[in-house]
Amino acid sequence: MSNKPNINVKVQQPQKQQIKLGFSAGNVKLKIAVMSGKGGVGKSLITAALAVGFALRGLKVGVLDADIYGPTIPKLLGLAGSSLYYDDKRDVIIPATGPLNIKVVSIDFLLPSEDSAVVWRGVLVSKAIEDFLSKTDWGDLDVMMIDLPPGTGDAPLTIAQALSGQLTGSIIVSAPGDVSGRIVKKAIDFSRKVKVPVIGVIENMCCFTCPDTGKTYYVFGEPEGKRMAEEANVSFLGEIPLDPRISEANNAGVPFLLKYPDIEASRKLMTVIDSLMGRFKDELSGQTKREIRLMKLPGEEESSGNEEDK
Ligand SMILES: Nc1ncnc2c1ncn2[C@@H]1O[C@H](COP(=O)(O)OP(=O)(O)OP(=O)(O)O)[C@@H](O)[C@H]1O
Repeated sequence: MSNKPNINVKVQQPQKQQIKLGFSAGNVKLKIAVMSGKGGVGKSLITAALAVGFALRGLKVGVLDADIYGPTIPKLLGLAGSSLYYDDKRDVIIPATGPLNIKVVSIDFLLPSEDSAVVWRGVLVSKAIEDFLSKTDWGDLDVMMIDLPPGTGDAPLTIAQALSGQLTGSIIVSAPGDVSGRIVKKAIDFSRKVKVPVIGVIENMCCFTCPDTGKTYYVFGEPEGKRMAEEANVSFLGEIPLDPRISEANNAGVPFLLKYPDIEASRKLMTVIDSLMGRFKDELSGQTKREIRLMKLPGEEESSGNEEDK
C-alpha cells in the first residue's frame, strides 16, 4: 500500500477538450520531447541536463517524466523520495520543485518504493499522462522537457499520441552503438510519424573524457551522429562525452552541470542550450516563428526532405 500522501491521479474520465485547454492554459512556450531509438543511451540524463541548462540561463523550466515504465528524472534532479501533492480545492496536482526551481512531475513520485514496477496498460498510461499535463499547476513556463519512454514501440507511441499536436518538437538522443545502424533513423521516422518535428540529434557517450588529464578519446571510433543527422536532414545539436564524474554526480543526486560546470560535458551541453535558445528566440520572447518560416529563399521550395524539422 502506498504511503505517499494525498495523491490522486484520476484516470477515470479523460476529456480531450479539457486536456488540450489545460495544457495550453499553462502558457508553456517550448515543449520539447526527448526520445531515443533504444534504451540506455542516456535519454533521461540528457533530458535532466537540458532542463538544468535552460534554468542556468535564467529560463523557467518544467520536466514531465513520461518515461512511465522507467522513471529516473527525480533521481537525476536530486528529488528521489519527494512527493506530488493534490490540491483538491483547485483540482490541481502540485509539482515537486527541484534545483533552480525546476518543476517536476513523475510517476516515480507515486510509487510506493524505488523498486516498484509500473504495470499499467497503455490506456491507463496515456490517461495518467493527460492528467499530468492538464491537471498540473505548471504555472508559466519557458520550457517543458518531456522524457519519453525509450524505443519506438507501444509505450512511446501511446504517450506521443497523447501529446500529439502539442509539442514544439523532439530531440533524439543517440549513442555510438546505434548511430552506425538504423536506430537513429528509426527514431527520427517515429517522431515524424507521430507528427512531432525533429529539432535535432544529440550523440551521448560519443567519446571518453579522462578526468585526470581532461583529454578526450574517441574509444568507439569516429562519432557518426553528425553524418546520420545530416543524412536524415535534421540538425546535429552536439555530442556529450562519457565521463565518470557524470555518473558520480548522478549517484549523489546532484546534476553534473551544477557539480562540475567546467568539465567538457558541461561545456558541450551549454553549447547545445545556447544554440537552442538562439533557434527558438522568437518563441521564448513570445513571438511566433511560423510567419518567419514561411519566408522561403528562392529555390528553397524545390528542396526535398523534411523542412519542417529544420
Ligand atoms: N555521458 C555520460 N557519462 C557518464 N555516464 C552516463 C552518461 N550518459 C548516461 N550515463 C549513465 O548511463 C546510465 C543510463 O542513462 P539514462 O538512464 O539517462 O539512460 P536512458 O536512455 O534514459 O535509459 P532508459 O530510457 O532505457 O531508461 C545512467 O546510469 C547514467 O548516469
